[in-house]
Amino acid sequence: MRVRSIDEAAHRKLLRVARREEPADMWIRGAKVLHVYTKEWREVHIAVSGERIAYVGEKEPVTCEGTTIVEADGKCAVPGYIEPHAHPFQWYNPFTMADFALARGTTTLISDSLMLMTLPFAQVADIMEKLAEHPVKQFFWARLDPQMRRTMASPPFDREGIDRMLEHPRVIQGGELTDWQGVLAEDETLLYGIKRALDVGKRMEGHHPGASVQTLNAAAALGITACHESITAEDVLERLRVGMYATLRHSSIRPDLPTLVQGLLEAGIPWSSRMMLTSDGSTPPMYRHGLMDYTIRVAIEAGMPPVEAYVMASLNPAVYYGIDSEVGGIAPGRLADILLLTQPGEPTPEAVIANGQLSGKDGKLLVPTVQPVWTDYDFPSVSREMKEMQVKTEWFRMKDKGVPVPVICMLNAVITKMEQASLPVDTQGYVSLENDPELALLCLINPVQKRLTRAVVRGYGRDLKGLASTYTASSDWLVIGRCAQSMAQALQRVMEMDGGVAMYEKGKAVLECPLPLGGKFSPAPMEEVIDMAERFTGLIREKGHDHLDPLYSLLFFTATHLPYVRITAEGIVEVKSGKILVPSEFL
Ligand SMILES: Nc1ncnc2[nH]cnc12
Repeated sequence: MRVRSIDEAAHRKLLRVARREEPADMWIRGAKVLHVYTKEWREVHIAVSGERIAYVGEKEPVTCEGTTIVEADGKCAVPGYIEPHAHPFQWYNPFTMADFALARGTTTLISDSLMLMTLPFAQVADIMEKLAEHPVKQFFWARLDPQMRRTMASPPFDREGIDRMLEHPRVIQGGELTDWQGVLAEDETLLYGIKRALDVGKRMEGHHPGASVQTLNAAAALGITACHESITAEDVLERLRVGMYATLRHSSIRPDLPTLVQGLLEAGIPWSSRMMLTSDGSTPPMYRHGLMDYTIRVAIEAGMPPVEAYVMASLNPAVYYGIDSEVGGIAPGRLADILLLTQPGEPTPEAVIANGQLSGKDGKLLVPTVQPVWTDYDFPSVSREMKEMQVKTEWFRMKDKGVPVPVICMLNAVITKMEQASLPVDTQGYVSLENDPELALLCLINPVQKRLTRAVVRGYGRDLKGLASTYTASSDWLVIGRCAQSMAQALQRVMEMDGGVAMYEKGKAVLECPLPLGGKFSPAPMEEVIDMAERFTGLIREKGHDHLDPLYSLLFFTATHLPYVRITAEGIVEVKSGKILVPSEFL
């Protein structure tokens, strides 16, 4: 597989520049270069021809007037970073994520496609192909399951849909496979998809939080070769032992890297060529610190030797995905993705060279990138779906039925369990949350099936009046709060914005975060999205939300790959058994 195509003339010129028969297009001189293959720093010359490195070594290249000479005396040169597990849809999108990545030295992204799957395949393919023109090399995964409750395989997660995705040249692997219960039930489509990924020569990534050694064995037996869910050094070791790559994660919901690094150091477990680093689709506020440059920084600060961290963010993922002949190292034949650092332990690059072009300096992008025409894509329109309905305050009250009320308790930002509580009833016969400011009503609306699921939630914040969000894993809408009127107003506002997140209090909007692309992401540049998400997080924190990431809570209340209960269009579901504990109602 080719990461970036090369024509015959450019290919021949590589030979000539390498042999010093023709001038180089770029000469990087004076830098201490990290050879990721041998883990040595050496002061050598780098000669670039077109998009690729032609030569790395002692000899000065032939130059001409057109040769760009990069004086890199005293600098360190490392390969462009690879993010092996991105979810480029957490309010940002794959284009804005790629721009942001490039400016900070992440020159290859391996990305989730889940949030594209509401589009017809031709449009998914069009987006992936457009991104192939971006200086950041972006490949995608083909999901085998939608990470939400369903009763049978349906497009695009049926055999035909899986085949179409897996065969696309911009799709590099199957996964991440979140429906492990489905695998255990020997779901034919899932088993087909795993085998098919391997049949077409691609990797299959798992998702195994808390998995036993037996489960890891079974997953490896099926062909799963990586997992990013280790939270202890022992987890890492268990994955390595069954032949999997262990991806060490530092994300906004699982900032585990310091624990993992210290645990590995204490246990004397050697750094392995089968370890990779990931920021795993962190929500925008975490990216304020950077992308893979920040992940590497966290690893180094926790005690990982810098060289090991660079190798885990370049060569190791390149080898894993079978693209190391073109990315992941500073060596002849590779794309000239080269970062200039001020010192070995400072991973945020001063300058970014991508595909042989100076593309970023001090965090600023220097080259034009690829801009999508979003109107070319038919993301579901939130306001269109709501057209025939009128938001009713009544939806956001819970009638007392004389039985205990289901309370979804947040154990952390994304893990929930259910309790039953006897709550007071007001004079009009509605369940009252008056006595406990920690409680709020959590309502899910499915506008297509016209279903409403209600629960009480504990832990999203204190005295929250009304918040509505179309940013959810299942594409249902969530409304959370203690004031029915504010909840209705927040939902109404979100409809007017054509998707996003809004908060209302005392008849006023206190926050508006428009996410007009499918109600889930914004076309705005990453910096603006970070500002917007920080405003949201700040406000929710003021309301006493003390879990790690309130955005991920919104996303995952509906995602059935997480324990123990989830809110779905059919009702409140116990994940493990699939049982509906409390059914939904018709709107
Ligand atoms: N499984 C998942 N789906 C969507 N976004 C994610 N971010 C981290 N894990 C994710």
